[in-house]
Amino acid sequence: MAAYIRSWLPSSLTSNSPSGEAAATAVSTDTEAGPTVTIEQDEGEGSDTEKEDDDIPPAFPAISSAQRLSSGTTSSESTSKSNDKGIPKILSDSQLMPPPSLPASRVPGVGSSPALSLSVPASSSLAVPPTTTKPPTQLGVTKSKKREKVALAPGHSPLDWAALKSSGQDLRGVETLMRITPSVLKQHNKRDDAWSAFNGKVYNITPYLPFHPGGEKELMRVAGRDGTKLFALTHAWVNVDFMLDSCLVGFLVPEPSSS
Ligand code: HEM
Repeated sequence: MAAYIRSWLPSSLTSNSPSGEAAATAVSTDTEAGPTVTIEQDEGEGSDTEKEDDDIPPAFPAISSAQRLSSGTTSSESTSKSNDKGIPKILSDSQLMPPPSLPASRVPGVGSSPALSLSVPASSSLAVPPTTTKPPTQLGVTKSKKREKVALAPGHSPLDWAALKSSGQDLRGVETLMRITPSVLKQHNKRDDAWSAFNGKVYNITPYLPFHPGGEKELMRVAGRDGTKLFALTHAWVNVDFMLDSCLVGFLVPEPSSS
């Protein structure tokens, strides 16, 4: 044990102790500076005795290290707890290296050096448009085909339609489901008697007309005929089978052959 601790100390500390002599050399530091290291030297080299302070970890940096010896422990202006025995000192704020100075320009995106600037060059296609306050037509965007929702009359919201179609009220106007030919379908093209076919199913669309978000006029375009294509072109995401399930009147079938 003693040999081990001695190996950590500067040779100047340990050379005074005669080797092999049964003596105790105490190396005491300032009370606040660190642990007191006591070297017990027993008879004969290497006969170390286990002591209670064996759990104290070795000093870091090592007490005899060049780092400690060159750290100016004799400096009288040190504000920290240090002594001449190689115990580390703690530098005061005034002794620390000052932080690096700030660059001249700290405005984001307008740094003087292009390499340091985060701004997008004006020529880049990633640059923001000059303004977004102009309407799309003035920005060169052609106006898409007019497709607007209409203001529905009070009591004709999608929720009102959902309530009506599940109320049990008759919305079909027929006794039973039928096979409907295109010629029969064509007869139901009036506002108060409008049928339309979607995906092979024929619906009575008259009750839904005032509830249609796109307006009655748009919906009447498919009255008396197959509206599958127009419906898909307008809003394929709308589930017509679910929305008009209580308006189903039958299934579209081909005209019977004349022969
Ligand atoms: C009977 C079958 C139909 C049903 C159940 C139906 C249902 C709907 C629904 C739920 C919306 C609102 C869509 C949304 O908010 O995303 C809507 C909007 C619209 N529908 Fe229909 N529709 C039908 C047929 C048609 C047809 C045949 C046309 C065109 C001729 C049409 C034209 C429109 C338009 C222009 C809008 C407003 C614009 C939009 O919502 O994006 N609808 N329809």
